[in-house]
Amino acid sequence: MSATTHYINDLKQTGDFLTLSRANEWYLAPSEFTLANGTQVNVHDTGVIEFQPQSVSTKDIVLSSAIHGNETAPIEICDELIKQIITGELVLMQRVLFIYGNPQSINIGKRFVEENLNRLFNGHHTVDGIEMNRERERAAKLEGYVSDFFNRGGEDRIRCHYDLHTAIRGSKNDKFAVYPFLHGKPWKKSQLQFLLSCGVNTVLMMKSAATTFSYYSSFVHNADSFTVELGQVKPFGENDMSRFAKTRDTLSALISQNEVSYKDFNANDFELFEVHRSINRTAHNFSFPFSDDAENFTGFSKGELLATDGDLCYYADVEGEAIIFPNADVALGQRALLTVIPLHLTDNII
Ligand SMILES: O=C(O)CCC(=O)N[C@@H](CCC(=O)O)C(=O)O
Ligand SMILES: [Zn+2]
Repeated sequence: MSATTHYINDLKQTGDFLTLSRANEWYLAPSEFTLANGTQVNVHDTGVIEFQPQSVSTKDIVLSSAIHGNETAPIEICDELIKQIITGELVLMQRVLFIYGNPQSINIGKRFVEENLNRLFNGHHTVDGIEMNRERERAAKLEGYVSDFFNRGGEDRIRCHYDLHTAIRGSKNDKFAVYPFLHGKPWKKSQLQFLLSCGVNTVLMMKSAATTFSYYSSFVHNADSFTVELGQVKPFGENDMSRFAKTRDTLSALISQNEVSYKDFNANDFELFEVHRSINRTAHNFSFPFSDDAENFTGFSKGELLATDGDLCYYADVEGEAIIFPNADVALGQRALLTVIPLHLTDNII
């Protein structure tokens, strides 16, 4: 029996694509098989598995996790869904591509191995004069798998990508999503309704291009795409999965139903923010005046110190300017802090 056949038999029985991916950190030979219910399964690489139902479908859905390896709750959600699909417990009605972004970083329990994968998309993996590393190679491959998945689906289908993360810090709004910059295109109520069903009522509207996975699939493939932050980072075994039941059930319905009904749109159900500014670390001595347990969405009074970057001090310039993703340890040149202010919905939403 060849090694490849051996992994297929195991995978068919257990559905445990997570363990298989973790055992093959950077490469897994492609393979394919068909489930008893007619769903076609294609393993493209380690961490990358596609399911195509036998019935006619309308949506092409990408669900990614482990773009940061220590963000375990989303990995556990996807692990459960993949197992249910392979063992036939969950019957798909839509095409789905699951991605575990960085299996080696799952194994070492770290955000990344050499370089933050979520700063390498949209072509930033390959830059003249910058040496390739495994994360850069992986980002290029992941773009390729997503392109191939959407292109094979065709233009006239609903495309979406939910890139599932957890935040390093606690957050006043425990679950929130980042809506990538749409270059003037309108935001979609239907997507906010979907997020609300996932238990996510807080959304940050970005106002510039990014190097993130969600921006890539939004910009390049016109997918409805989000980075979704599901609470605070915890090691495997320490997640209270009951906190993610709404997310898991909504994702399960999305992939296993023709159409899902959500609660009618009501702007009052949401807390919407726009990015006020992004502060990059440019100096070695970069610091925040607040403690490591200051939560995302903590607001500051106008004039209060937000960050010190070498000789440069940043002060809140509007009342209530709130902090998101503060991280003084990022590489030089990278985003160390986002600040947000409340967004009042105008007519740029359909
Ligand atoms: O909590 C943190 O500091 C980071 C959590 C995280 O990984 N967030 C994503 C957000 C991506 C986006 O802006 O769409 C990231 O920083 O990559
Ligand atoms: Zn993350």
